[in-house]
Amino acid sequence: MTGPIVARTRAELQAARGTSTVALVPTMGALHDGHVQLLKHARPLAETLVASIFVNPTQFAPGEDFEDYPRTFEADLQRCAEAGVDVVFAPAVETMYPSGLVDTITVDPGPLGTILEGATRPTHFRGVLTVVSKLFGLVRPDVAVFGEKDYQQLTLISQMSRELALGVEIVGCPTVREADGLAMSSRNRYLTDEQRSTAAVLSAGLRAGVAAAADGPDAVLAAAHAVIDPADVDLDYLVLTDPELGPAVAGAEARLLVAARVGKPRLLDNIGLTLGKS
Ligand SMILES: Nc1ncnc2c1ncn2[C@@H]1O[C@H](COP(=O)(O)OP(=O)(O)OP(=O)(O)O)[C@@H](O)[C@H]1O
Ligand SMILES: CC(C)(CO)[C@@H](O)C(=O)[O-]
Ligand code: BAL
Repeated sequence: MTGPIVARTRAELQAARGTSTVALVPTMGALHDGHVQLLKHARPLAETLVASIFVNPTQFAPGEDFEDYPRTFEADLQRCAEAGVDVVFAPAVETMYPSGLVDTITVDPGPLGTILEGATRPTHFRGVLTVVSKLFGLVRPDVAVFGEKDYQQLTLISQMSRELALGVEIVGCPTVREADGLAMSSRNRYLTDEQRSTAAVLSAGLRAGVAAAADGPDAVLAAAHAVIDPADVDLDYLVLTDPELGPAVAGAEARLLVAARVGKPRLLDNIGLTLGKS
């Protein structure tokens, strides 16, 4: 199997893509089966499939895990080869931040960037949207694929591409789970065996919420809270919203989202459901 071309610069990307259409899957590496699913989802969407691997410093706050974030480049290349990736874009920090990590012009995530993840990580989505807009500028994709696991991120990137007229179609891909329901995440590797078992309560709580959906929003939250015990996990939020992350409406589509620290890592999960009226 021939591996993907590794491009480090705009010129190398340009040479690799030629005049073809491009699908982009942005990642921070440490690739797992969730990423592979995104790559497989993206493969038929354009002639050239580009995976980017860049651990973006500006989306980590001081004291978060930027330094420790897993970096597994050789194994990532192998996974990309298996998933039919044509080009791995792995830029240096200087390519992404030519003025240093002190850009004066950044993307403001607006009100949606201040709730949920943004309440706990106030600078996070500015960093994410800014680096994704740079990736779009360098790679110039026709379509980009993101995971529903990071639902708020997916929502904000869709909003950014639409409102800033970036001309990139944003496609969401369902969350890939371990056998016990835990959403796959690069940060799961920080879990001890005991924490790994405990972490399954997050997805179990979401499923309990879905099972109570016909009885309305209060029943959903009560059922999920009954499973996600704060004695087991350090719960940050467990909330029910509409699909755009506004207030949930009885009798309509909704999203149930959870974030909790389980030992070292902060884990995210969410699920879609249709609420009953009562
Ligand atoms: N289990 C999953 N199912 C579907 N998509 C996923 C899954 N995990 C990550 N992704 C998606 O892969 C893309 C790259 O994410 P990233 O490299 O940050 O991986 P991650 O596993 O989410 O890492 P982290 O543990 O740092 O949150 C994002 O669009 C993310 O939503
Ligand atoms: C979208 C992204 C690659 C931007 O750094 C990152 O936030 C991620 O991996 O989800
Ligand atoms: N997948 C989300 C990236 C982050 O937590 O920084």
